[in-house]
Amino acid sequence: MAMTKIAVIYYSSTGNVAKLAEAAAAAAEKAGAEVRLRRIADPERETFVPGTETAVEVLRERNLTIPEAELDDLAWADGILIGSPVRFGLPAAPVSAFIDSTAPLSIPGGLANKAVSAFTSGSAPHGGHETTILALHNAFCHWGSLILANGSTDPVLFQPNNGNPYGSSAVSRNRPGQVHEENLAAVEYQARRVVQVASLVRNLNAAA
Ligand SMILES: Cc1cc2nc3c(=O)[nH]c(=O)nc-3n(C[C@H](O)[C@H](O)[C@H](O)COP(=O)(O)O)c2cc1C
Repeated sequence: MAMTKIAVIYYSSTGNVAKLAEAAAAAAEKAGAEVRLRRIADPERETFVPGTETAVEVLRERNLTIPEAELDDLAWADGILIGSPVRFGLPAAPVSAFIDSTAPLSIPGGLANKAVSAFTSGSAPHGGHETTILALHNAFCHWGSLILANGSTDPVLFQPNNGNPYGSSAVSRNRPGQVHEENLAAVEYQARRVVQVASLVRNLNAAA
């Protein structure tokens, strides 16, 4: 039987969302999926919190090994996880630009019935994690996708550093690439759930 295909698409400036994305991709692969880990390209004018300039540079170098996200990655996938940092309570502009670019695919219904889920990292616990994920969910509604929120569906989500029912999120305090292991466990669980639902949906879509 063909493998379930999962795209993990993310933008990260100082490595926190990148770390969550890598954990999600590894967990989906371990769950038996074929996985594409893809980064949304940096804009020409990078934005950063003062003091994180070195981290931005380091990640830019490391990014060169990760392919850039293309529309074909979304079309290819049965399930999609999208990760963005919190930026003023919203997804980062490159993520929004990537979402805008899906119009030729999503408006004719090319993303319908895919299992889609979102995760984030923000500097502060109440800095807009939920609003960022919900803003991403708005687009998923327009895509006609099947939105998978974490809810309180697994004990891992009750760990002290977890608990965001909309999707996994990490508090970075603007420290580059330091995600709590509980947050990694949450996003791994989230990815496994996307694989599970995407597998079911894939079979239903194939039978339709
Ligand atoms: C322009 C800008 C705006 C930001 N706005 C917020 C915010 O509203 N709330 C928050 O908690 N963190 C905010 N942050 C901090 C980032 O979300 C945080 O450092 C995150 O962990 C970065 O993820 P990354 O390492 O994957 O780039 C902002 C950062 C930048 C550069």
